[in-house]
Amino acid sequence: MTDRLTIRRPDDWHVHLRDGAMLRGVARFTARRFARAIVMPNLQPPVTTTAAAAAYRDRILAAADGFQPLMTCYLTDHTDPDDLAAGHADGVFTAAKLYPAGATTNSASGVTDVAKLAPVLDRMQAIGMPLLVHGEVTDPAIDIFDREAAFLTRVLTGILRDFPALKIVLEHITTADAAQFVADGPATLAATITPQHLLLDRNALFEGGLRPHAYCLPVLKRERHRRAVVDAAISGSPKFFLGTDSAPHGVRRKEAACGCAGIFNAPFALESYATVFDREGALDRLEGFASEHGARFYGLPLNEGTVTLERAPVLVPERIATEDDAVVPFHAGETLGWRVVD
Ligand SMILES: NC(=O)N[C@@H](CC(=O)O)C(=O)O
Ligand SMILES: [Zn+2]
Ligand SMILES: [Zn+2]
Repeated sequence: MTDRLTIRRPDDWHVHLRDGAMLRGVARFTARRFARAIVMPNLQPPVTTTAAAAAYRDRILAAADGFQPLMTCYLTDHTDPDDLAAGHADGVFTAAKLYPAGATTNSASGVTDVAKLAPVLDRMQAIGMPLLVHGEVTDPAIDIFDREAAFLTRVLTGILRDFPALKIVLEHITTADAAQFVADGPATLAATITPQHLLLDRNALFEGGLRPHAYCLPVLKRERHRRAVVDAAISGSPKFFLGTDSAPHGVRRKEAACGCAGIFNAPFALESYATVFDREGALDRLEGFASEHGARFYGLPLNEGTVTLERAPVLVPERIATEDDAVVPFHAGETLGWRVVD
């Protein structure tokens, strides 16, 4: 039995660091574990210009240094391909994010019709800039548990057909359908996987009562889907890699009549992933998933440092304070079986 594991320093390929007081409260948890992080642009207002992204990057580094925030551009119906390409050439934008309008938190300014994005996607394909996708349809006639699967056939298939050289990351996959679609897809298609979608199925939302801290989007699915997502993560395939989707909301906004979607998992994300890989007898695959596949897909160098995990209990606090509201972390009040050796 392995009791200690040293892996190359990992990256987080999908994280929400927020802004203002929340940014100052949460950024250090990502910075202390991950060498780089792909920072989501769904602020209010969203990060749609190079100037806004450069200023946001400065605010992030003022809140927590020692890691490299990789910035993304929030795509809208009005994104200008020239501006986007200039921001990429300047080294400000690493990737661009497609939120179907209305699909998730702060997506109201997102894209209403992917057909309108054709000139943007064409340019991204030409310059090798990855497209990151929140893959859910917004058609209210589609059941919320089916929105990811519907996105594959209704939207993603067309993007892959029309832009065969475009690098695409399907973010936070939650279904057997998505895992299969990515595994069967071209080498230009990859996916990130969160800790919560590896550890929880939809029953966690209703365990003894309504559980707002288990609510995120895409919503948790049936156990058979969780099982398929685990199999993808531990498969060793370079198409699947770590993206926490850590998405903090203050406790007042979570524990509400209409609670926000998002799970704040940054503080113990590595411990979470290690728990899953250990349970599956796949600890030898954790390094590829956490520290290699993503960098290779993005065409970035592998990190130099290492991080060591050991089999030892670690208690997750009930709350983490920020200047405003407290935030409830994933696994609040639980004891995990792996801890990071600092
Ligand atoms: N995952 C979530 O439930 N929420 C994210 C948005 C997102 O990643 O879809 C957020 O910004 O709160
Ligand atoms: Zn999303
Ligand atoms: Zn997200």
